[in-house]
Amino acid sequence: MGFNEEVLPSDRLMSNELKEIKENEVVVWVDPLDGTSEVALAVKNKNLALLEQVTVLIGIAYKGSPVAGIIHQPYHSTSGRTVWAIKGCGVHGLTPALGNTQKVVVTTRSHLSESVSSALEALKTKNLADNVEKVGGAGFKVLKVLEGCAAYVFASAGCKKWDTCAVEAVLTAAGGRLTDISGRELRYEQDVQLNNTGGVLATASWVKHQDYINTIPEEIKNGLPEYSSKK
Ligand SMILES: Nc1ncnc2c1ncn2[C@@H]1O[C@H](COP(=O)(O)O)[C@@H](O)[C@H]1OP(=O)(O)O
Ligand SMILES: [Mg+2]
Repeated sequence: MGFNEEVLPSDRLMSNELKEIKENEVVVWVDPLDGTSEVALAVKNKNLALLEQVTVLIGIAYKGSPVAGIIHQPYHSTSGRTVWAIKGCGVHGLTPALGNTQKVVVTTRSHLSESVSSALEALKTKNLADNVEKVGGAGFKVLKVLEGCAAYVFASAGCKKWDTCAVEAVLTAAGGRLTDISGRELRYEQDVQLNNTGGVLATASWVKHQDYINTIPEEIKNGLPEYSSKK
C-alpha cells in the first residue's frame, strides 16, 4: 500500500495532521471470510440461514489503534448490507441500539470450551447475562451487540487481529468497547502477535464494560495471558 504523493500533499482541504501520517503507521487488517465454520456447515447441511453469520471485515489501524472499520454482511436479508465507521464520523448502515430490557450475551457457536462456559456462568450469577446466544463469527457477534445484545464474550484464545480490528472500530464509534477479557487493549501494529490470546470482550454502549471484566473469574483471566512476540 502507498500514498499518491502527488495528490495528497496538494489537497488544501487536508489537515496537517493527516498529511503527516506515515505509511508504516497504518495497518489494514482484512478477514475476507469471517464465519468459515458457518459457511462449511451451511453447505454441508443445506442450512442457508447460517449464511447470515458470515461477514467480510476490513479494519484500518493507525499507530496500533483501530480508526475505521467495514463489516460487510453479504447474506443479510435479500441484498446484504455494509456497516461502517470512521473515528469521529459515527456509524453508518445501521442505527446502534441504545438499550434493551434483557442482557443477551453472544458467544461462540463452534469454539466452545470450559473457560468460555465458566465465564458465562459467572456473568449469569451477577445478572450481566440474562440469556446466552451461540452464533458464529466475530463480525456477526458485534453486529448483534450493535443491534441490542449486551455483550460478546469469548474467554478463549484463537480469534485473530483480523477478526477484531474492523469490529472494534465500528463498536467504539457506537460508544461500545472491545478489549480482551482482562480489560487489556488489543494492539494492531504490523508486528504485533496475531492471536488475541487474552480472549475477546465486547460490550454495548449501554452496559458497563468494567462490570463484565470484574465478574470474569481471575483464574480464567490468568489462563489467557498476552504474549508480546508475534505468534
Ligand atoms: N480456535 C480458533 N481457530 C481459528 N479461528 C478462530 C478460533 N476461534 C475463533 N476464531 C475466529 O474468530 C471468529 C469468532 O469465533 P467464533 O465464531 O468461534 O466465536 C471465528 O469466526 C474465527 O474466524 P474465521 O471464521 O474467520 O476463521
Ligand atoms: Mg474470522
